[in-house]
Amino acid sequence: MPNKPNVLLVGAGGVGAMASFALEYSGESSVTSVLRSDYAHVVENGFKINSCDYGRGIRYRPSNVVNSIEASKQYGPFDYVVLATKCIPGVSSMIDIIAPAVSKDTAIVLIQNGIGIEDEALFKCPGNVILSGVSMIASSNVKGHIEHSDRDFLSVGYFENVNLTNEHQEKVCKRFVSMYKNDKNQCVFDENVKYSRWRKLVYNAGLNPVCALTEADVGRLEIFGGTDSIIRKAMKEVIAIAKSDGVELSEALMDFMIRSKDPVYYRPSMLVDIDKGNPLEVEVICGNPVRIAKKNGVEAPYLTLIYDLLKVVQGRIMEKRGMLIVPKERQVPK
Ligand SMILES: NC(=O)C1=CN([C@@H]2O[C@H](COP(=O)(O)OP(=O)(O)OC[C@H]3O[C@@H](n4cnc5c(N)ncnc54)[C@H](OP(=O)(O)O)[C@@H]3O)[C@@H](O)[C@H]2O)C=CC1
Ligand SMILES: CC(C)(CO)C(=O)C(=O)O
Repeated sequence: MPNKPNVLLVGAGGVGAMASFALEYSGESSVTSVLRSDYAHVVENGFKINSCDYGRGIRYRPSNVVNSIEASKQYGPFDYVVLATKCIPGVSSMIDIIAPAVSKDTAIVLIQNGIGIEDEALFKCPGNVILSGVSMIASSNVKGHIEHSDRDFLSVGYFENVNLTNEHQEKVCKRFVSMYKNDKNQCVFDENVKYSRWRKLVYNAGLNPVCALTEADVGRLEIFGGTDSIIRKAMKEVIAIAKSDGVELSEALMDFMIRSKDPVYYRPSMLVDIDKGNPLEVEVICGNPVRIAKKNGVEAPYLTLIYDLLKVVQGRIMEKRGMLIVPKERQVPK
């Protein structure tokens, strides 16, 4: 169909591979996927997918697969560029990386966790629609093998861009929702992106880092006492910080989030990063809420300690990866 919207999907991890699959399954758009470490394997064998929505043992080779943004341009121009990479400002700027594939009419869709993830995109792409995708999917990619264990529920709204009309941003957003939605998943238009991001953070700001720091999945964390001793307290702090930022969340959300992956021994995406030795989403998941707490005078001792510990772990990961050099001779105070 000549009028199908053209989508570029960047980052085919647990979330991105399933997003690419969902878009292609729906058949309402043409999709090009940019793959990095999985490129050769997926070109040859496809992804192997076990999905609670679509079934087990699926072999999926995206229709158009490329290994760089430069190479993707042969399939452009793109109506949507979907970013499903980790959001790690200060480590890599994905907005700079995707820039060659973004034209003035391209909407950028951020399917990523965290708070304040849109700032860079709005700053660097002031004329573009920037969409916020909040995903409850629970999906991981280990060497092209996708394990997807929670029903794909994606809510998509727009981060308000004052340079564009709300009508236009809403139209572009609703078009994406209708392209993503199919008979196996759920995708809805999100009227209140700020609320959804704080709500999701109740899960991510506690469980992601504490599972990463302890290397325990959510089941083991609960059995060994960490859910009651740490997670509930961190979640309460997120709710208080959200309130200081104008978002009211119910305390009942804590149990909803704690129970949301039952009965799976789920490894949150940040624990999967630890398993792989990848950099962590420290700033958008922990740093930004802690900074907002400070600014608004909200006490957040648990989140602050979690953030401080996570920064140390991040340093070790970066050092191991050669992204940071520690001086051979230790610099000590004179
Ligand atoms: N996993 C989950 O269930 C959920 C995750 N989220 C959020 O969604 C986002 C994505 O998470 P997740 O899917 O787990 O992440 P993954 O780490 O599984 O996947 C990220 C992917 O991005 C790729 N990538 C990174 N940089 C580039 C680049 N420059 N060019 C091309 N590809 C690149 C990586 O490739 P490579 O392998 O080469 O590094 C990897 O395939 C995060 O913000 C996460 O917090 C939200 C809800 C649920
Ligand atoms: C809460 C969850 C599991 C999505 O469903 C997630 O966001 C993650 O693993 O980072």
